[in-house]
Amino acid sequence: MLVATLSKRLLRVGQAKRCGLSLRSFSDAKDKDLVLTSIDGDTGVATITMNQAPVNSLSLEMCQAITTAIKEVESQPEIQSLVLASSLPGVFCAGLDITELHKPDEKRLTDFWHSFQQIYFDLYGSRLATIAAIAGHAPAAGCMLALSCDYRIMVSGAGSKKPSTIGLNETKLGIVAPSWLGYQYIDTIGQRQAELGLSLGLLHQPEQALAIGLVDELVPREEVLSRAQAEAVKWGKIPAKARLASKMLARKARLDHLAATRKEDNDFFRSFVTNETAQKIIDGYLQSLSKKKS
Ligand SMILES: CCCCCCCC/C=C\C=C\CC(=O)SCCNC(=O)CCNC(=O)[C@H](O)C(C)(C)COP(=O)(O)OP(=O)(O)OC[C@H]1O[C@@H](n2cnc3c(N)ncnc32)[C@H](O)[C@@H]1OP(=O)(O)O
Repeated sequence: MLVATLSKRLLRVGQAKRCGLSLRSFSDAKDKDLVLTSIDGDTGVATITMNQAPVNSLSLEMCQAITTAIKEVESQPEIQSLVLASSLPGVFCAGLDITELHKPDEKRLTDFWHSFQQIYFDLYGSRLATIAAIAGHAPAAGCMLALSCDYRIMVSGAGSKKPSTIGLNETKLGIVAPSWLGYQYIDTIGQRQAELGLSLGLLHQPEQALAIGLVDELVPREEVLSRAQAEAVKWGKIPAKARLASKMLARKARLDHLAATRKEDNDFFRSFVTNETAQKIIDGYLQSLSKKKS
């Protein structure tokens, strides 16, 4: 039976409807709910909504919450498709939580990177058809979440004074995207655009992102979620085994490679981040983010 999950609480769809609970409304969510999951009882589409104010940055707990939510949805065999969305106006996901990288505890840093790798396995390798509803900024690891989905719908930039942006901006910060994320970029937008984007740390406005194939569609802000859910219905109707086998044609070798090198990748990350130079960069970047506010 389909269930609607609001954080750790489980509600049967029928029960939720009897209670008059809109499965698309999270108004009764608690602040601690980092991720909210709902399942539409009519269409069978699951929606995982990132809900970590102010910017959905990926802390250890946020990564773990996303993985738990994906696994919960995947454990329900009736469900074939999933929308990944944000509850925050203007931000899909700001990427890794930079405070996790700043003067880190080694054990927590190891767990943190492991949990970020795990999202890659769970989302990029999901048996579900996955649609990203990108109604706001998606830099760096935020872009990775979108790249891990099968289809990306972004808010249009037309008429906006401050359009949302998406891309891998790591080099601008003086750091380097991990190779598996770099390859996701190359596989999605092609070698040349990825080289330009990675080298220059480009964050693309929506129309440019569409032009280079980084996103698949642009729609007005108020339509992003509903359009993503409609697209998820379409993908959910494709025979599941054939759809998954096709996805794995493109992704299995990448997933297998990280699985085989996961520990080395984590060791490298840890030594990279704990290096004095990287710490100076991270420190400066954190200061620039808070100065921007003041
Ligand atoms: C050779 C192989 C090498 C392998 C090496 C591996 C090493 C890889 C290491 C790292 C990989 C990193 C990938 C990443 O994801 S790095 C994170 C990149 N993210 C960003 O650069 C985004 C930064 N944020 C922004 O640009 C904006 O916040 C934005 C998302 C556009 C939203 O803007 P706005 O709505 O105006 O919000 P504010 O800027 O005012 O931010 C509100 C508060 O949130 C804090 N914040 C923002 N982003 C982050 C973040 N990523 N982590 C932690 N905190 C963040 C910001 O400081 C404000 O806080 P406060 O209110 O307390 O001032």
